[in-house]
Amino acid sequence: MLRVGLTGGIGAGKSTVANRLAEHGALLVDSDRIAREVVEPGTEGLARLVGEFGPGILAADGSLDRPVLAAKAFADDESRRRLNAIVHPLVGARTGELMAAAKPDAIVVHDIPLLVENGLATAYHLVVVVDAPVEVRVRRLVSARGMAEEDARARIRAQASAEQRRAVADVWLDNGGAEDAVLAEVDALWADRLVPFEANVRLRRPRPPMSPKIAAYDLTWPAQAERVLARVRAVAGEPARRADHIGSTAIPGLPAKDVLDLQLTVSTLDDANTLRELLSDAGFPRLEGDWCDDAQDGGEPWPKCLHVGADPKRPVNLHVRSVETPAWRLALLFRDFLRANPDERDDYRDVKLRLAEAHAADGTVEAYADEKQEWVNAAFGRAEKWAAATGWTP
Ligand SMILES: CC(C)(COP(=O)(O)OP(=O)(O)OC[C@H]1O[C@@H](n2cnc3c(N)ncnc32)[C@H](O)[C@@H]1O)[C@@H](O)C(=O)NCCC(=O)NCCS
Ligand SMILES: Nc1ncnc2c1ncn2[C@@H]1O[C@H](COP(=O)(O)OP(=O)(O)OP(=O)(O)O)[C@@H](O)[C@H]1O
Repeated sequence: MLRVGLTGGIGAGKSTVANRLAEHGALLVDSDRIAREVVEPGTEGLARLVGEFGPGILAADGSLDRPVLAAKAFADDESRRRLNAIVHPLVGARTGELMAAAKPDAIVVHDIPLLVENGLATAYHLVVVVDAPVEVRVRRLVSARGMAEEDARARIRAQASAEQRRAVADVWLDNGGAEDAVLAEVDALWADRLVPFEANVRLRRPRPPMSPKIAAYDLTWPAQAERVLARVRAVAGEPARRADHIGSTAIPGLPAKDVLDLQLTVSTLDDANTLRELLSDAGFPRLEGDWCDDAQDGGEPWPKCLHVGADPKRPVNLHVRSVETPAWRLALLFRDFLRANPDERDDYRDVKLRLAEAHAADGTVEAYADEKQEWVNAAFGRAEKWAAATGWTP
């Protein structure tokens, strides 16, 4: 099952996007709808709301008078907190039931307005944010929904900012223009990313191998890595000693293959094996026959378990290493050494570019990697000296 979190501010176009994904075959879980169901007449939810806010929130027929409660909830933060404290746990429990009932090959799209506000980004394989400028949203809510302008603005004030949503967005859909434009993006997202991503997770299949093509340094790599690391930390839980961005994409200014290398450090190889299924389910299938399996037979002196991101559009290598071996420390040392020594970084850059060009014709990654390793091995000697001189510790 692939879990997609779909969020955006009020009036940005979540429902428009969600409905299109449902037409393609996604299973929709709609938080606004669940939030209505859990306060229908006769529910524990409605009884608790009346206990908290008084019978004045009921309409003549005994149902919730939504405009009356909305006026309280969006007028002051404290009332909204009291409302959320009652409704959100009920919505969360029902959401869990619906998710658990989904078929193993489902692509579940969770339409959830308060994903960012409630800190839920790491619960999904992918977070999709729909956005439009505030003034556009206000105009749409007033004209298409008949909302009073001040009510629309009060709700926007009660929600996360575009910047806060950007920080968790794996996919950013700009819906400030024509509806057709965003729908075309949604169609491509479905076909090129969500469908293969779901199959990769279910079949424990990594994305296809990368070509050795070197890309210019991308200023967004650190933020992208941070998003994936947050997910890895949340999934790994207690066995995780630390999780870091390593490799070439972690060195500002260094051109690199567009693959994020991440390192999850655990206490023992047994911990790494415990995490095997959890990480695979979370979108990082473990490669079969890697060093981790060899290590079980004592065949590999510096074992690691290599998990590979299943997202076809965001290549990730997740190296799971135990503190029992030196490799985890060396990965961090090499990164920090290159970050602190621009001359070394530039030397490394030249080696990479030369080798990439030399191997562009044969298209193999192996020869490229072997030759690059020679430079890296020599650099480790210099890095250790630098560490001793500066007092560096991981
Ligand atoms: C206050 C209520 C009664 C107003 O009902 P109304 O029919 O006018 O709005 P509706 O529920 O359809 O929500 C419309 C939009 O308002 C925004 N919104 C709703 N509740 C909240 C909230 N607590 N905080 C911030 N924005 C909210 C969302 O963008 C949502 O998509 C209702 O929104 C409610 O019970 N809210 C609390 C539950 C909740 O947080 N729902 C949102 C997702 S779980
Ligand atoms: N690109 C667009 N151009 C014009 N109108 C649009 C566009 N996208 C959505 N709309 C309209 O704007 C309104 C808000 O869109 P939609 O209901 O999809 O937003 P939403 O984010 O789901 O809102 P809510 O947070 O209230 O659930 C709707 O009336 C919708 O038809």
